[in-house]
Amino acid sequence: MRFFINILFFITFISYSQDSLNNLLERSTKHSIPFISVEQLKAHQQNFLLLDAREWEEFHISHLQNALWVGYKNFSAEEIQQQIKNKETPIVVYCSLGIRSEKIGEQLKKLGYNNIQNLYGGIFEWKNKGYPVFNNQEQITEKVHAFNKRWGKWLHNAEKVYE
Ligand SMILES: O=S(=O)([O-])[S-]
Repeated sequence: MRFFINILFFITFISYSQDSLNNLLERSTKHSIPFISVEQLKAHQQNFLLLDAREWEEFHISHLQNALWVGYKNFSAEEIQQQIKNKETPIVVYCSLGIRSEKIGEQLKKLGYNNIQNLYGGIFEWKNKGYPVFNNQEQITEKVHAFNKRWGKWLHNAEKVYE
């Protein structure tokens, strides 16, 4: 009996978290860049160029494998255009949850890139689902930069770093 109660509690917790994440992203994004789920990305990761739209200190703690850091505050259109010549390149842009990355996705779109998707739930959701993240030595790590206390509550399955 206790086992079933625990299972029920777990399922309720997962659906509640997912609902709240849905609400948050519904409120905080414009859906101007199509979302891709962490499961879809995991299944086809090798087909995409991954762009990390967080700040350097966040990227430095951990990132998705082979991701290219583009940043948010200091995003440079010139540098991107030098690094990604082909405007058809399939790109997935991500940040902590998917809010900053949507803005960077919009900038990429303006520059003419036409195959961009935004990672739903960002690196937090990726790590929450148990997928690996890599440190600056390209080793798997449990650490993820939690951005701040307010956003950090969306990260469940990681060692949170705030500095
Ligand atoms: O903007 S954010 O999704 O990285 S919190």
